[in-house]
Amino acid sequence: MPDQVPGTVEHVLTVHCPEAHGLVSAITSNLTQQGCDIFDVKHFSDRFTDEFFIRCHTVSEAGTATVESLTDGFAPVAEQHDMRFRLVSAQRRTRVLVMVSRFSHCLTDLLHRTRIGELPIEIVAVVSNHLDHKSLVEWHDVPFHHVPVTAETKPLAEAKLLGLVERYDVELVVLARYMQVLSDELTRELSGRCINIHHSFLPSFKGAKPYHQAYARGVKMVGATAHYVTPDLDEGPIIAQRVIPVDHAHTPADLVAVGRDAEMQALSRAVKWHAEGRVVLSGNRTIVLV
Ligand SMILES: Nc1nc2c(c(=O)[nH]1)N[C@@H](CN(C=O)c1ccc(C(=O)N[C@@H](CCC(=O)O)C(=O)O)cc1)CN2
Repeated sequence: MPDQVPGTVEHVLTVHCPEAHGLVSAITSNLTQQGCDIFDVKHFSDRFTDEFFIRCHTVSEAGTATVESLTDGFAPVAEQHDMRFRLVSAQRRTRVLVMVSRFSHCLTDLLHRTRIGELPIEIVAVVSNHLDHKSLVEWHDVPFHHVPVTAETKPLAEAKLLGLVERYDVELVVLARYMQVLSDELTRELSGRCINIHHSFLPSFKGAKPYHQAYARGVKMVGATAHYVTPDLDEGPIIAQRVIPVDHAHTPADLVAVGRDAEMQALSRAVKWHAEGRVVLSGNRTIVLV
């Protein structure tokens, strides 16, 4: 995460509202009147849905603006334009719980990128239905929770997960190749705050063994898709995707190996953008303000 200039404070405002005339001016002038300078702004007007989206990254002299004061000062604009908004400190780190089964590459990548400060998150816990990665997680000084799952015990296992989400005050759950289907109830509870990495370039090759499906189809690219989790398997709003060229000489095992890089890149981008307040849901699509 970029360092904050001494003597200043930074905030991020993300807004979603019905389209209207003069929204950029209304939002940016409000922040300016509250003593903010805006050094990064991304916005989008969706002409099909008549929705407006904006993300403003602001800087103020220390002591002149807080989340509370800016929120109070922005409230009249938000009410006038029926805005849903999130205003946070730019230095805040999203509290993340990571879930993993046997494949460790995405978990390892998230732990490493967090450790070196690339992701504005704190991994507050890791949950797995296997014990394979307990030592890796605890080497990173992150609590590891083994929650085994069978068809019979899934309701109890999901209750334990929700207990951990509450205990650690989790804001985002990340399925880092966690190979269990979440119940409809759990996906609704985590709606908009649970990200999965699917190991194919969706909507191609949903479901099990996508690399074997891709091999059989003779593809010339493999990919990965990070998406929000919904009751419909692998159908949730897409946040980030990556593809990597392959050819006829790649075996299914080669495709699995090549695909790991795409999975790690897609998932880490999705987590970063979510944590930075750059992703806004619009129906079954996302608007990503990067
Ligand atoms: N409700 C949802 N749950 C999950 C989603 C989702 O989009 N909605 N994504 C999956 C990840 N996934 C593919 O990316 C996936 C994981 C697991 C399975 C599956 O059939 N699992 C079996 C158990 C398999 C095992 O024990 O090894 C099962 O749950 O019965 C399919 C796709 C994460 N969950």
